[in-house]
Amino acid sequence: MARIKFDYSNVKNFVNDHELAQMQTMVNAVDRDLRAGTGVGSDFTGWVTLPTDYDKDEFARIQAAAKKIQSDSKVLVVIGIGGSYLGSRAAIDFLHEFYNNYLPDDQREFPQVLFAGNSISPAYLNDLIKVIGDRDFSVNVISKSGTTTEPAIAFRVFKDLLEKKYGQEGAKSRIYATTDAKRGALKGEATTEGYETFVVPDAVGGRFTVLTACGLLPIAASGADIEQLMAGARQAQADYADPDLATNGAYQYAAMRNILYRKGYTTEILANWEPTLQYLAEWWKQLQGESEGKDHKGIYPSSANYSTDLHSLGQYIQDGRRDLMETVIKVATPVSDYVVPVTDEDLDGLGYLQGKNMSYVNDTAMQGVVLAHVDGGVPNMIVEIEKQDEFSLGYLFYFFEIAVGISGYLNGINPFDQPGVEAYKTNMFALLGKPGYEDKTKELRARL
Ligand SMILES: O=P(O)(O)OC[C@H]1O[C@](O)(CO)[C@@H](O)[C@@H]1O
Repeated sequence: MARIKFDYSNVKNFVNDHELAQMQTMVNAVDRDLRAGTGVGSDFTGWVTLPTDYDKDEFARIQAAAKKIQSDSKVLVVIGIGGSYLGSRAAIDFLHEFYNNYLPDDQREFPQVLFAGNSISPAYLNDLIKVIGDRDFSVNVISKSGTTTEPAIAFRVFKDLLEKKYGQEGAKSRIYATTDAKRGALKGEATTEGYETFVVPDAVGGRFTVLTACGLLPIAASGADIEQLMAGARQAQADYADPDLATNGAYQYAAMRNILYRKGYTTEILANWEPTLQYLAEWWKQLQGESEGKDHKGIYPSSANYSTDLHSLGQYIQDGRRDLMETVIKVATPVSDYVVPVTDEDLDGLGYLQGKNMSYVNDTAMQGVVLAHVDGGVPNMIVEIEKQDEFSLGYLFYFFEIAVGISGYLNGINPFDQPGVEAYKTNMFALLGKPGYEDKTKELRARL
């Protein structure tokens, strides 16, 4: 039985009963394409069977490396951008307490995991170096292509800092490189320098790499159980193998999004009710946006953190343009709870809540918001997971991955490439004077 409850009862005002069933033929066709490798972009569908077909020897090396980092470092700096950091960042936030990174070293069992190379901001880099201070640290540099500018700059900086602190040999034993098996500057550098190296499989595109070494090493170093993460994903792989829309929740989600998209609901909000899920939405936004935004079509993925954003975006969602659909991630069992304090006098008018669990208030608010948004014209779907543990997260990652594969194919695009991201890179390289871009440099400078 599926470990996620997918509840689409709140789309019934927007989608007729027969519409989902009528998607079955199309869903069967795209499911076949995805699994048989006969669809577009099939060279990048290795993630479909990754939870069962991963490299077990490398997995053991990841666990050993995580243990070493835990034993010799107070901080792990994870250098990467996009799919090379969002999955591990999402997982580490999801699996640890919200203020995990604020705990002082003497109260921590595992290293702080901090991220670099996900922007070009010098201020951010300076702040990060300052917060590491004179503490022991290691670096995991992650880039599938091995040529991305942001992580390459950050790696130069941290490699230099490591070498100054530990000497060249000492630095080498603190650098872990996760990259392509054969190609790219990072692969070349790792081989020359003799870093411990982990592989991003060819058949897994950046945004699908959370269950490869890209995600697994930082997640394991943070103290989380990556065996359970993979076990959850494996369970989902088995549970979502049958394309029957009567039972396959991930496929129901993909098909519903497609039905709603065709009716003009062109933006999807992924909403959560726990601050530790904020980065899960960031991971999801890349997964959806980079997979589906092609050929001038696709659902625009956005996110909201409730109840916080009800006091900022709430007005728009309730009352703005009616092109929104909303998917709520609900956690059935809260990580912890708190009872609203009981007071003799009811000065703040909160007497009706006193003695009640905050999880009850949060949950009830969620139900109220779902109904309000549905009444306001926003179709709503709920993805309910059991709890915030590794198994549930692995399951959830797979749920969204398989859904976006199906959803992208249903919309007639290649969900596994990202040609659009090259445009900004070309302009940036040209303006920065990278060799090979001379004509473009002239053309762009004339426009500035
Ligand atoms: O791991 P890499 O190759 O550095 O790429 C990072 C990210 O950049 C992109 O290639 C977009 O430029 C994403 O697809 C990817 O997740």
